[in-house]
Amino acid sequence: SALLPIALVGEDILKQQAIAVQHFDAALTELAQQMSASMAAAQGVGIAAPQVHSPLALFIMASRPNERYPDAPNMAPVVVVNPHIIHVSSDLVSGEEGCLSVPGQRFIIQRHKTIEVRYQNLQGEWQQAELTDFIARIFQHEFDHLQGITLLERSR
Ligand SMILES: O=C(CSC(=O)[C@H](Cc1ccccc1)CC(F)(F)F)c1ccccc1
Ligand SMILES: [Zn+2]
Repeated sequence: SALLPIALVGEDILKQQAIAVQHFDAALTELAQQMSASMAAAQGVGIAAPQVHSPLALFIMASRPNERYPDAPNMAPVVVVNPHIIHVSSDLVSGEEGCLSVPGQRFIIQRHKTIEVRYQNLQGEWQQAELTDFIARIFQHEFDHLQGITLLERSR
């Protein structure tokens, strides 16, 4: 798939509330494939639709061990559509985050250690999961993007 240009912080698309996905069609699947290719090309572990100039409530999260999170699980990319965070742990954890829309910068961000989430897959089927540690961090980071929130707002 073609690589999509990544929006940089300051662009309006990154400040908007995303729009719920209603049509689980071939166009959605194509967008997800292009996002996945763009994330991989940028060596990211997540990417949200607004970052590729799409206003839809959709992101991709993956995970792999890296220098900051050496014990992170290897997780194949998961497509997350119309996500909700149902429950958050009171435990907060500080950790380093980057963002493809804020290139070359790292921020120390506090996130909930564990979260309960519901979302739809590319077929529109509802999934429910409990996420913890690095995966929960990525989910919260991408979920922020769908609310128009970037690391710059979180790291004040
Ligand atoms: O690959 C990155 C680059 S930043 C990245 O992958 C963002 C996802 C992310 C990385 C680290 C913590 C939380 C979210 C992707 C974004 F910007 F589209 F959301 C990375 C950064 C820190 C730790 C491990 C990996
Ligand atoms: Zn980001």
